[in-house]
Amino acid sequence: MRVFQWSQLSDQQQADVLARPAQSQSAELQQQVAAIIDAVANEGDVAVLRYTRQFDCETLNELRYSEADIAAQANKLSTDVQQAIDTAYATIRAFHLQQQPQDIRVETAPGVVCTQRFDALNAVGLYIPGGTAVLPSTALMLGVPAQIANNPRRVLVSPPDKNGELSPALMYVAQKCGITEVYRCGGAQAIAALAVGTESIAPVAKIFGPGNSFVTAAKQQVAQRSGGPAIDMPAGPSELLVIADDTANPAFVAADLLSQAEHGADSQVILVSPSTSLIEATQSAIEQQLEVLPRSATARKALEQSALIQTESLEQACQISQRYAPEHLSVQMDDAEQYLPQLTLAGSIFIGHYTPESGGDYATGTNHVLPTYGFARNYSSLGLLDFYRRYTTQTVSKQGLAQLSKAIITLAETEGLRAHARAVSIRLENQS
Ligand SMILES: NC(=O)c1ccc[n+]([C@@H]2O[C@H](COP(=O)([O-])OP(=O)(O)OC[C@H]3O[C@@H](n4cnc5c(N)ncnc54)[C@H](O)[C@@H]3O)[C@@H](O)[C@H]2O)c1
Ligand SMILES: N[C@H](CO)Cc1c[nH]c[nH+]1
Ligand SMILES: [Zn+2]
Repeated sequence: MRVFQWSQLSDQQQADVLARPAQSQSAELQQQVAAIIDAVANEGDVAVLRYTRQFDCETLNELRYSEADIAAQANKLSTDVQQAIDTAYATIRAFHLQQQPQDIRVETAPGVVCTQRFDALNAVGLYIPGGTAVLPSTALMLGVPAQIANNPRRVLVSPPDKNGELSPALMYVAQKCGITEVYRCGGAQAIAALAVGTESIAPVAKIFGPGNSFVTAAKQQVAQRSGGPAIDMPAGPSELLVIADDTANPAFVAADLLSQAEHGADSQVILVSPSTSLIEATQSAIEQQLEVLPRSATARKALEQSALIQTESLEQACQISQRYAPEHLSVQMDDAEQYLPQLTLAGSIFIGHYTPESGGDYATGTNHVLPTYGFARNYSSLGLLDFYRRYTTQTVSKQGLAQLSKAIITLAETEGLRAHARAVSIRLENQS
């Protein structure tokens, strides 16, 4: 992992150090995804099955995973893993339950009552990645808030294994979250099916979940179609930025950096610190820990595009973090809390020496579906509210309208919109 002295870098070099690994956004990939979406729109299930056979399971002939299949798989799960899922389910549920939206009612002027209301989306599509690793934890992150919001249709899609099965852990999570509509498909074809609908999969209002470049491109494309679904956020390859000082334990910092590096070759991890000794000790701890890491080859690739950055101060470290806007930010210092006002641009922040990032991946209770690629600057982390749509009402009495009429009519005339003004004046004329 390369070490950089931040203050000695030119503006361009600083930008290069903080650049994300290039994502496959190529015209070729976009066209490939567009062709898959068109095929699903034109041929329905036949196209979804054809692509699923090509990429995931050669022999699959039925997309739907029946409730009996779900139960049979869930029953195979060992008690240990069941208990781990139960623990994570409880913490995630506790945290998301407190995020319940509150309707509001405000009398904005005498006789004018406005309300803001929340309505659970009628159908949500939950994409659970399954290409390189099966991620039942992601199913908890999507399934728990959908269950609390009580979205009437909760549809889970995930690529099947070579035998056409979905994992016992994933199906146990589906059962716990009350998800009964499950389909065995992944990639762009699954996103297309959720968006445009097929014979067996009715379309949904919003698609959630992370995925590879095909999934991400498909989500972006279907959201742009007329009448297409909403999507949650750009959640791509994992990232972690650690800010640490001399009080940090280099073995802890190294373990955290490796935990996100092992996700994929396109992951990126960054340590920012004013401490030379911490950076050196972390570098050797990374090497030591890599020796026993089963996914060391993947992690090593991610480390090639990662960085150890030496700063002049902790304030400078905070500025770098704000500029990078990481998906995950870990602050490993005795007085971490003191720096939080300066650290706002991150998907989720892990505070103190005993808060590993992987805690949030599984079981602290926060949601691990987070904006990557710098989108933490303007996107929020996933939460319960994302499973609702918000709308407003207003009720105006005759007296209320009379009071507001001058303002409405004047503004309408200022905009040259006479019919708008007339809709008010006609009511007041009829009154007399
Ligand atoms: N940011 C987050 O919150 C978060 C959480 C979990 C996972 N992730 C990320 O999600 C991603 C998961 O990716 P994955 O690949 O393991 O699983 P995936 O389910 O996203 O993709 C697998 C699918 O990709 C399609 N595909 C593969 N090769 C193809 C090709 N050549 N042409 C067309 N389609 C093809 C197939 O349909 C296959 O089913 C990773 O990058 C991981 O880091 C992010
Ligand atoms: N760190 C990932 C989000 O970037 C989520 C995850 C799932 N399993 C383990 N980790
Ligand atoms: Zn992770």
